[in-house]
Amino acid sequence: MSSGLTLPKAELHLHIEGTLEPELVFDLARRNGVALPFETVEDLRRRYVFDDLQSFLDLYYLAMAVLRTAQDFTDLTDAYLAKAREQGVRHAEIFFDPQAHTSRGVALSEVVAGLTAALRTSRERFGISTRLIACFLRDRGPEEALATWEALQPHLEQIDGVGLDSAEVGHPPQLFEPVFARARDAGLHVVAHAGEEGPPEYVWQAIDVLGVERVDHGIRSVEDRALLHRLATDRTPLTVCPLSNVRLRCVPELSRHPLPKLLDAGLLVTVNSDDPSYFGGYVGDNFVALRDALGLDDATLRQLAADSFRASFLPEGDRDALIAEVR
Ligand SMILES: Nc1ncnc2[nH]cnc12
Ligand SMILES: [Zn+2]
Repeated sequence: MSSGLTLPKAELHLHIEGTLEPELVFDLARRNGVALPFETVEDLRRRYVFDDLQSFLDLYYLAMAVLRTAQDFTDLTDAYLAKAREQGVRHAEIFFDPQAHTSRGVALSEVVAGLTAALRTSRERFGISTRLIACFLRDRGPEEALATWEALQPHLEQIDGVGLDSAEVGHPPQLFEPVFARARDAGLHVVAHAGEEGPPEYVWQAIDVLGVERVDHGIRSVEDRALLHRLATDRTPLTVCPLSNVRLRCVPELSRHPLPKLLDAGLLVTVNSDDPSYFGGYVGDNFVALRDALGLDDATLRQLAADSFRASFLPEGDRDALIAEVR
């Protein structure tokens, strides 16, 4: 049997901008003539200590200033895919943040062209099938989300779904009902971050108002029995990111992570890396860390891996073929 590190798996919660390793930050800064407020790679890495989601987002948005051309986005994505292959990833549903780039003057066409150039040949080169999900930055408000939806129209052939991310508390999902309705009507998949730092009420809104097919994070659902029952009954997957939750202090330590409670409540749980460059591990590393901290047995690790395919947007036949490889 494979170890947790290399078990075949899907990664369903991965921000491509969060795979930007410090070495690549410096390479791209040099290539693009971007001045950085950090002296060295080590200096940058030393800043990877966070108090909460916002303290992480401040650094995340700052570092991505080096991403300027389509080639930068291609190089970033290729580096992730190479790493993901080593971690057993066979399918990846990848988030990107259009507004984080257009707000800096980088054209959306440049971003999408760069990402899709890497994704187009991912299967041949890395054995990884992919989907691309454009996320709205909730702290920039529902009006800007609608404008971003309009800007995405020429690129919808390349985009499989929309999501909702960035600073959660104070920016409830229900504000984004109009833009999610448009995305659903256009036949796109819909997901949203909810219940990472925000209350269970935000998870209710994500499922009832936005109609999401998966909840990203969703860990605070453990605080609400009726919500757990609903998520279990509907088999609505949660894309849980254990190392992220510890680094952003949503959970005090891995041994106290709510994942076992979510499994006991019958939820479809998946394990993911979120922003692996910043949180100390890629997706396979998250499996290994969970095994070590929570004593998860091999059968549970295999269930988590198989459920990552069940929760994916792959067609049923492809899903079943990949699930058969989890052993
Ligand atoms: N963990 C996270 N929560 C919300 N927005 C994000 N953007 C990148 N990572 C995120
Ligand atoms: Zn995330």
